[in-house]
Amino acid sequence: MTARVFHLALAHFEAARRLPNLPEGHPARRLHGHGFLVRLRAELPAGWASPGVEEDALKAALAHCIEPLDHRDLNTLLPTPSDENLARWVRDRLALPGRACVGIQSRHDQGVDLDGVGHAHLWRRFRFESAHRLPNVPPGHPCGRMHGHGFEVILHADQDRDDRGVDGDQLAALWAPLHAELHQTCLNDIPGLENPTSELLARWIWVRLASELPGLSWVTVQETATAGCHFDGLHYRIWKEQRFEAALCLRHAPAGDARRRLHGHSYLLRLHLTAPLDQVLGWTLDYGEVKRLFQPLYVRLDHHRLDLLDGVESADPGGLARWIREHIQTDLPELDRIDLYPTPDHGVSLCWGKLGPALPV
Ligand SMILES: Nc1nc2c(c(=O)[nH]1)N=C([C@H](O)[C@H](O)COP(=O)(O)OP(=O)(O)OP(=O)(O)O)CN2
Repeated sequence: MTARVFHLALAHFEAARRLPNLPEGHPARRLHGHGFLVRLRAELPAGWASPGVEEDALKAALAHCIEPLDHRDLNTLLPTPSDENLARWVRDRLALPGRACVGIQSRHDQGVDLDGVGHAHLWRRFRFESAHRLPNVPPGHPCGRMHGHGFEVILHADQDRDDRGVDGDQLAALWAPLHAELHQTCLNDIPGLENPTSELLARWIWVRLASELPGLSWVTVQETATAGCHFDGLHYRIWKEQRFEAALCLRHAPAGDARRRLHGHSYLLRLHLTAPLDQVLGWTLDYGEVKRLFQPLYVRLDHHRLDLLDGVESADPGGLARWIREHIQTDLPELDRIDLYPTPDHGVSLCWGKLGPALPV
């Protein structure tokens, strides 16, 4: 399948707002403020920016776009400056030539993502602390031992698939009984969670909420700092993150650009895979196995000079993601997206399957 490259850029702004659409007495009807985060994923046509440094052009376009929002009263710009309306405002003002997804995160635990076809997915993040063990893993597998996690769950609701609309408080109210069942327990003791993998936990949550929340678009379960699973009622997508430290020269950077010189980054790499559920193990692919299969490539990336890698055309994020895909696709055929961030606020997604939901910061 042909891969699509999405360039990623993040920006922040600080602003005040009132949300008059909320019910009488709701605190957010009063003037209040947030440090907003804007996340942009854009598929850019060739020639839109200098090759290899597209993220710079994207970051500059985003910074220019949100400048009227920073340290302002947002109600002077929009009658109801909700996260969704702000995301639509940013997307319309940016007017990028390719497909663009815009996310607005107003709080650590809440935001809205506009997908590539303009649907607004409200998301809210929750956390619970529990013990579990995976009873069907091979002998000696660490997850067969009793252990525990601070699990994070993100509920995503497609506003365009629910006529009644939904807000973050409704998501919190729907989540509350599940939190009471899951928090500070051993998950294996809960009926239906005898094998509590991220995948089966995401499905269990989906089944409990789907009838009450017709717009539910994804349930995300983040099990550890580096791994988790999305479920949309039919498909499972997992991700596994790795970090590596590397040096490079960007030989194709414009003349005078400092990145033509030798420099370096602490990279974040996120591998996304889509696969059916293994009916015995209750997972798609073991996160640990993804890491193990990636290890031979990891040792070629970590503490190396990336522009000297055999066969790499350009050490920009897109060139590196393509090189990684080429070298791992035989061992990991379920892989369908690679995110590579040289810095926390810019990077690429190379995607040859479904894009899936964005992960909040
Ligand atoms: N597809 C799944 N794979 C694994 C699951 C799961 O639910 N679904 N669960 C586990 C374990 O419970 C484990 O605690 C988490 O796995 P892993 O990412 O391997 O954890 P590490 O702490 O070793 O990760 P680092 O790479 O060191 O960050 C296993 N697999």
